Amino acid sequence: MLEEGKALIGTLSRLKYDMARDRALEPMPADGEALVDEYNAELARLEERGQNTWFTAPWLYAECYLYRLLRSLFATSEHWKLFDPFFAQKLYTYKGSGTAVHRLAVTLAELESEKHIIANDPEKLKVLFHEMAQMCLWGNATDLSLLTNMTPEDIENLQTIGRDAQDARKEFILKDDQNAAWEHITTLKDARIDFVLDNAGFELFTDLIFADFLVSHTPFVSKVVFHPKSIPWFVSDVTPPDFAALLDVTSLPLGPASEQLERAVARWNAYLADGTFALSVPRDAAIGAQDEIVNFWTSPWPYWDIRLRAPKVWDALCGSGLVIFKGDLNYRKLTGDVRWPVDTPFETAVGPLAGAFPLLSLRTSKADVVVGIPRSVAEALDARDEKWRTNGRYALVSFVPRGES
Ligand SMILES: O=P(O)(O)OC[C@@]1(O)O[C@H](CO)[C@@H](O)[C@@H]1O
Repeated sequence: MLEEGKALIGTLSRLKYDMARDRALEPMPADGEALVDEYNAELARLEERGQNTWFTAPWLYAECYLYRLLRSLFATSEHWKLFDPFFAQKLYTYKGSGTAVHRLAVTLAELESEKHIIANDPEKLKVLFHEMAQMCLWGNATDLSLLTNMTPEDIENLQTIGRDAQDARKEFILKDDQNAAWEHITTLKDARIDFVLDNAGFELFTDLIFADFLVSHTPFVSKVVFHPKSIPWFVSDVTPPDFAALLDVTSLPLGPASEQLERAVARWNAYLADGTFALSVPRDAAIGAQDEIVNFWTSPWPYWDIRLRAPKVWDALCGSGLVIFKGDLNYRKLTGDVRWPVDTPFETAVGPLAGAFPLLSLRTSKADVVVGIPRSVAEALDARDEKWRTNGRYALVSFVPRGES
């Protein structure tokens, strides 16, 4: 096992060397796992166009290829088949998020104690929705693929929550469709909503809080389906074992509100047991487990062609009361990761997805593509902060309703 581990490290070093020298991407090995033919067919197309090296391939393809290739190295090993090289880092960072996690657990416990008052006060419910949506939005600021150099204090700052912190951050939300999203939610009755998840740990914790708020405190939603990835992906994306780890009381961060936190986790486990919450794959699915729905999330494709490429995913999403796409990579895939003018309407950028199902994207901006904001706003940002599109300080809440049929 040790020898094989050392050999894997050697292979990874060679891969890093090849990347830095702009070498050609090798065909994906036939490892018996999902999407080998799809990755290779696209690579062959790129080769024909002379775009098959690390610096010339489209960024979206090259990044997805990298994580799929990493999986392949482990999948074809004898002893490391189920190994997630990022698991320990994900858990460690989650355990370091204790301050914010415990504060959120207290907030949730306070909501519980006011349940009847909230239920009869539509205005209060709307205000709470905004707070929950923003908490879940900023939960996306701390993904590990970008923040490997951050100290625990930096991360704690990013996770500051509460009304004051949220008010201070409002001006950083460049597009804000929260009102439209809430109006849509209030038209639902006992609906199912879907979360296309992003990062494990703290972000997943905020997703669960948001989901809990919607099912426990509103009459609009009664079921939430969470869509994880089946392989380690973009460092910190949620896999089924990450989901299980968050719901395991033995891996909770230590902190002052352990009782409230344990109560929240116990409720989420009860929701999973009675079907109020569900994972789109079996909860004990191992790394690399496959099915048509879960495979799609680790393909290199933008989402415009979901209907053609993954009809089961399309059917599942079309049956949802609201599909919430978390994070930057989902936003890139929704908009095709192309260089849209910033004032392109989000509805246009999502192409054939517009109107197919109610879609809410909660994204802190960590990549170049940004749509749905006035040109003047982008120009002012360009003038004062050249990294505004990629530094994770700004966010977009983008909603598209279901179209008339
Ligand atoms: O989807 P997330 O977790 O919000 O962000 C992931 C991400 O920002 O990390 C990568 C940086 O390498 C980007 O390609 C990608 O979009």
